[in-house]
Amino acid sequence: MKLTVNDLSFSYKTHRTLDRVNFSADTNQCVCLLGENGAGKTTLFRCILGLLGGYKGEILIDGADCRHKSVKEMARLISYIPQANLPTFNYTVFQTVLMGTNPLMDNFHTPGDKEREIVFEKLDLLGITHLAERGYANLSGGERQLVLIARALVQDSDILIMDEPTANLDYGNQYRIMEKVKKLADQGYLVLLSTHNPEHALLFADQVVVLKDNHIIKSGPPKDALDPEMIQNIYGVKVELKNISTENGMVPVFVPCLEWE
Ligand SMILES: Nc1ncnc2c1ncn2[C@@H]1O[C@H](COP(=O)(O)OP(=O)(O)OP(=O)(O)O)[C@@H](O)[C@H]1O
Repeated sequence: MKLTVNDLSFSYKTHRTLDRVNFSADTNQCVCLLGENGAGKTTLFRCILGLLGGYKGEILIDGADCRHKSVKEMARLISYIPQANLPTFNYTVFQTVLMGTNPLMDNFHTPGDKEREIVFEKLDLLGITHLAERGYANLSGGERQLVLIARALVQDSDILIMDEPTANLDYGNQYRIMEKVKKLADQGYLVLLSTHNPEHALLFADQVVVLKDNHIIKSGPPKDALDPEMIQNIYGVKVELKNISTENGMVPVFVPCLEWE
């Protein structure tokens, strides 16, 4: 499956947020979208999801214009994984994930054995079957994020859009989530995610897309797209790129050049 964004421009009233944005991505790819706060990452996601109308340009999935697709058709193509927030009602993990099967059913269908099986299949895939009967609100941030990913997976779409999936997670959970996300791309999903951590992009992305001043200023494989100059351009911070030797091989990291007083 191929997602293509062609000359996409979008304004909130008179405020131009996206200006002639172009990129494409395929299944089996983990694409990391980088950009400072307010660069337009969420706006781009909302256009792709069909939540914002009135954009100029085209968003195509396998060549078909998304503008002509119903909400249900879009839900079968793209799943959205928001940041893990506390819910109003404390549904169990099983119930929360089951809600993701809605787009698969017609209006008068209620979930049965088949949907139950799909839920357990995805909980198993993410290694969280043991959480099935726990209240979602009582989970840790990392566990909640995995539940939201499971809920998106039962939707059975090939494209997963994740808005900062590692926000608010501790250091270990950030890497555990990113490893699972990368594995999903390797298993055949197209994962498009935003992150404020360029190292996640260096380590896990197949493609990096950088948004700045309403435009895409760079896209490509992380090693080509991200260097110290680009990091300074995006975030205004001077860094050095170091290749660190680890027991699993060389790992690239950005090290900030701080002027200690
Ligand atoms: N509903 C809205 N009405 C008007 N302006 C908006 C609206 N939503 C976002 N904006 C503006 O559009 C710009 C892009 O916002 P957006 O949320 O897409 O950025 P972002 O890159 O996701 O930011 P962050 O990294 O902080 O989450 C910002 O200047 C923001 O203030």
